[in-house]
Amino acid sequence: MVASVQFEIRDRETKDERIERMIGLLKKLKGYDLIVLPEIWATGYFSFDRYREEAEPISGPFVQRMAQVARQLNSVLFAGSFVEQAGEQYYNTGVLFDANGDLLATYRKIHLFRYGSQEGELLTRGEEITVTETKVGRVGLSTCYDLRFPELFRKQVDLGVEIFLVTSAWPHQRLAHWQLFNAVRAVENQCFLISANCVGHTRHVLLGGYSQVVDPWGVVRAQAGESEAIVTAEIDLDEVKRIREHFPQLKHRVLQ
Ligand SMILES: O=C(O)CCC(=O)C(=O)O
Repeated sequence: MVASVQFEIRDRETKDERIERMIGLLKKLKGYDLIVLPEIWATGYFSFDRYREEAEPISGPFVQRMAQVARQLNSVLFAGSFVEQAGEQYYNTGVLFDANGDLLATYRKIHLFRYGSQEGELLTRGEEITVTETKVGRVGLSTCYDLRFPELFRKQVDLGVEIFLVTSAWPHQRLAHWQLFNAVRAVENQCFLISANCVGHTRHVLLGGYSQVVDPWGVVRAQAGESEAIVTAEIDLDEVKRIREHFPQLKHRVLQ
């Protein structure tokens, strides 16, 4: 069983309060195989004035806390992203833990968002694609605006990915695009896709919700609406193999 936690960003809450509330929601998911959380949910993606102050190193308390949660739940946990400080640089960094709480992989967002967002000024972009083996399959990590760049997902597929994990804080204003990209990235690459978005009004932005689980045929297996929710679905990785064999579009590529 996999789950995506669609989290409400409430501006009146502090980072610590958000972390405690998230942990409360996660307690219901003990034993789930894989759990996905949204983008910069502890600080709030649109709280750019808090980025520097709330940034932490990879060895900091946010990552330690999420490691502990993964261990307690006995789940592979993509804890979404946080503002990482590494020396003079700041990144939007996703963190993936195995069910023992070991940090399996990190992903620094490659495509920084610059439309109504200060992310591009405040943060440094990542340069590495992140693909890793987990007990639930081979996963590729991406963050929000990355969804608009199909070449990232195709490169992940070339590295053997079967499940795309997408952490997001996607605004409601472009909900139609969100819906399209979730389905298209899955179907064009014949992969499962699990996305976790935020909801709520934050800093004058309404977040879009509709976190989802899409199968490799492009069918939305489960999705949330416009309020805080947990999306769950059963996924069978044999489907990726079956669909790729039955309809071998990936073998029919002509251009590289
Ligand atoms: O591409 C979009 O419309 C939204 C992207 C975004 O909000 C982000 O990257 O955080």
